[in-house]
Amino acid sequence: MMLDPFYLIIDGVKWLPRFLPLGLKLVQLRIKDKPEAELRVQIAEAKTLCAEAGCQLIVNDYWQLALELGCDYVHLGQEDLDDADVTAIRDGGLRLGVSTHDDRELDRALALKPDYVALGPVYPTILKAMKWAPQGVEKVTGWKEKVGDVPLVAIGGLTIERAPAVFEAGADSISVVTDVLLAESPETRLREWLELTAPRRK
Ligand SMILES: Cc1ncc(COP(=O)(O)OP(=O)(O)O)c(N)n1
Ligand SMILES: Cc1nc(C(=O)O)sc1CCOP(=O)(O)O
Ligand SMILES: [Mg+2]
Repeated sequence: MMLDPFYLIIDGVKWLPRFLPLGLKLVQLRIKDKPEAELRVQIAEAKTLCAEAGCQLIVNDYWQLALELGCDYVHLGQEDLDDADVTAIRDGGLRLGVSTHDDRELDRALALKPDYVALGPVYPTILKAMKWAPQGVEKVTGWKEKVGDVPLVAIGGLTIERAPAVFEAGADSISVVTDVLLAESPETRLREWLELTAPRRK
């Protein structure tokens, strides 16, 4: 199944009333360090808002809550996979995106028949400390050759200015946090992303 070419990651449901009316079609809710009760409220609200707007919601990390709340897509990193019950995730009808950073992680991800594979960090990121050096755009091309028909998401330090080369290199979708959330006007930046990616949106 096609992924939207623009994949925004947000750190709270509070962004959705600002972004969904602009035409956002793919969003990950990535919340860290909040009590479970709050996570539950935010995921449930995001699910309702995204369904109303025709936007695909992907829940980061919290696959049990995603199952419990009837969501249909989760993103898990390699450490998340260590604790995850992938059979329960699949039996529950959840689609699954997986982070990868090297060949070993890619082999592990592909063995799970993921709905997409993410490669990062393509460029340096200020969002979080990472043990991985920036992968560079050439690696995106290598990854696309390896994943074949599995959609490839590029993440890490992506900006509008960098995006054309990353698509050209083989990314199917570009995932972004700070370029939008820390922009002087997040709405303006999001509009620019949606315009840039419009020709790739089917
Ligand atoms: C699209 C996408 N790619 C990679 C990640 C990173 O996932 P993970 O390695 O589990 O790290 P956290 O985001 O959970 O800190 C992602 N969330 N989304
Ligand atoms: C959450 C995350 N995961 C990455 C990975 O490489 O797995 S890079 C990243 C941060 C992306 O944020 P920004 O667009 O602000 O650089
Ligand atoms: Mg994670």
